Amino acid sequence: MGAVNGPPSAVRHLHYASWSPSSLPIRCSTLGLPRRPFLFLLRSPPPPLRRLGNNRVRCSAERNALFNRIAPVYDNLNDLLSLGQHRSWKRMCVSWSGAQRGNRVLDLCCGSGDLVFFLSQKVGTEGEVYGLDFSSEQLSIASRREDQYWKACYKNIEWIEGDALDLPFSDSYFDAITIGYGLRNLIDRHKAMREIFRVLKPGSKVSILDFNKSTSSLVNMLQEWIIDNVVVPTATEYGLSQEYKYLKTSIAEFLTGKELEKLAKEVGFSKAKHYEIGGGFMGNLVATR
Ligand SMILES: C/C(=C\Cc1cc(O)c2ccccc2c1O)CCC[C@H](C)CCC[C@H](C)CCCC(C)C
Ligand SMILES: C[S@@+](CC[C@H](N)C(=O)[O-])C[C@H]1O[C@@H](n2cnc3c(N)ncnc32)[C@H](O)[C@@H]1O
Repeated sequence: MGAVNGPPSAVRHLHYASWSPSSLPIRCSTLGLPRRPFLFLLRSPPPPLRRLGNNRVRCSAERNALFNRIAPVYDNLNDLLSLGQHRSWKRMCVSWSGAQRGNRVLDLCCGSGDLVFFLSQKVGTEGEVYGLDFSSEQLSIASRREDQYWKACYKNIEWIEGDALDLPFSDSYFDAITIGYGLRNLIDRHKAMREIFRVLKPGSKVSILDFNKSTSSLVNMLQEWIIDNVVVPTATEYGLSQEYKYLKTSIAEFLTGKELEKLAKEVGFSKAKHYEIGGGFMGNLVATR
């Protein structure tokens, strides 16, 4: 993330939906209401991360604070720790979503926007891309990156500060949905999947990229070893050890590929298939409404 002078001008695209962490004086609103570009000046610092046993970060407000805190280093650490591989996994996720030129698409838990930028290029200027996240810091970085790496198609992007568990969209609104490393971090995955199902058009797909909770104990051991011995020590250099220890806990509490397929079927998806990628470290669920 390069430094950018001045206020984040691309917050012009930012809409505020129903998410409202306790520290933010954000009232509920929906798409199309006036933008409030200087809201960031009113923001009080995020609450400190409350650690529960085993690095669990249980409620949404604490997770929001965690993602605000890691935002300044998030992109650089992903590049470094995955040796750049996360971009190939994200490209694959977009490709599996079935997004086509001219489509209206959504990236949930968009963070600093990687998947949104890939989707934007995919659907082109005739398409529409919505990136939704509840972390104002992640969205600020996403909109700065939009300015920094300007491309004509990026005009099709709208950033929305909102809650993935209560989407500010009408039923059957999207041609495709992606989520990268988001579902695992949601407090209520069942509710999230029901919301995704609701806003997808019949026949359309959601593509969900995340760490794979493998059924192979060798892959799990290797994954845990890398987090303990590479990821956490690196994050500690930036004062973010607890935040990255949460990663291991969250993977342990996540669903296996088969469990993800079952969850998708339970909420009504007609097809659901989970693919292991990145040597089994990562997984991608593709579900068709
Ligand atoms: C994409 C990466 C991390 C995303 C990420 C997701 C979260 O939920 C977080 C929660 C809290 C803090 C941070 C994050 C977060 O950064 C980077 C993943 C890197 C992996 C940990 C390491 C991958 C190692 C290898 C390069 C994989 C290659 C395997 C090989 C093909 C055998
Ligand atoms: C690990 S990051 C992934 C960011 C991005 N998708 C990527 O692949 O780089 C997880 C993101 O989920 C967001 N998130 C977690 N819970 C959320 C919720 N209930 N509503 C909206 N965003 C949420 C966080 O703010 C964070 O930006």
